Amino acid sequence: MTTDTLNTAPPALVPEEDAIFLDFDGTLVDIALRPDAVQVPEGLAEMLMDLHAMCGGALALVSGRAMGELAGFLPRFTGPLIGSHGAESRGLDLPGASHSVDLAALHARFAEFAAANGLLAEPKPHGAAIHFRSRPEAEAMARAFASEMISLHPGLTLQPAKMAFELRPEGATKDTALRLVADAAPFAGRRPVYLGDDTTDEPALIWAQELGGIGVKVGEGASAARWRLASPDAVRAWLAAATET
Ligand SMILES: O=P(O)(O)OC[C@H]1O[C@H](O[C@H]2O[C@H](CO)[C@@H](O)[C@H](O)[C@H]2O)[C@H](O)[C@@H](O)[C@@H]1O
Repeated sequence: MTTDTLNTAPPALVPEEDAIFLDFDGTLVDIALRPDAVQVPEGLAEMLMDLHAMCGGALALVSGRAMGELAGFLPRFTGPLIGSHGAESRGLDLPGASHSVDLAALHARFAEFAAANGLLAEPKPHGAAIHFRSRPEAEAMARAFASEMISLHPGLTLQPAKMAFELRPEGATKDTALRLVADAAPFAGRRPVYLGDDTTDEPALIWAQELGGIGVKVGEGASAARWRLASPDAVRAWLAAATET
């Protein structure tokens, strides 16, 4: 069931029993005007490391971001990372993505389109994104451009995001990556807990709940999640509470 009225705070984490999977943008940190402008609160990495230790290493960050960027935002978090929607990982046994796209040419085309239309291009290790947050009226134009790019690049698919359209490798999705890692140590046998704010998180939220775990939608909007937290601030407080018991 998908609902936009659900407002129930999730039950407390049980670090000894849980496998915790956390989205980044809009979940751990507030959405910003530009991808490079997100503010990482002081102490976030340390709190995540505490929780990571308490759950025997069964805590991973799961993001559409390039993995290197994610690591750059949280240099003191040394736990597992899933980046680029599952196309990249650190500390996990994931196959990564394969495609034969000329990324330099793709990135150049995105940069050219962005410059000509007052938009922002984001080159990514396995694709690219076009952001229209600074010009919301350009959504249709950005979608048309991304769709055209998809038609020219077999192996990539369209990934709508918050005020952006991305091209990502086909098959590189967060839930696909989680299905591969969750049966292995240190995650196996634990209750999956997934927190996310965007459409890319919905299949992972459903996956966690189908396994008897906890799916938490962050912020407003319809979701299949059974639980909701209002903001990244509320997420950080909920996670921190588990480290203080
Ligand atoms: O899976 P996530 O960790 O949620 O990452 C999803 C995308 O996040 C970034 O874009 C979004 O956040 C930006 C910063 O707050 C915002 O300016 C933009 O409008 C959002 O779409 C990132 O740039 C993408 O690469 C990620 O896929």
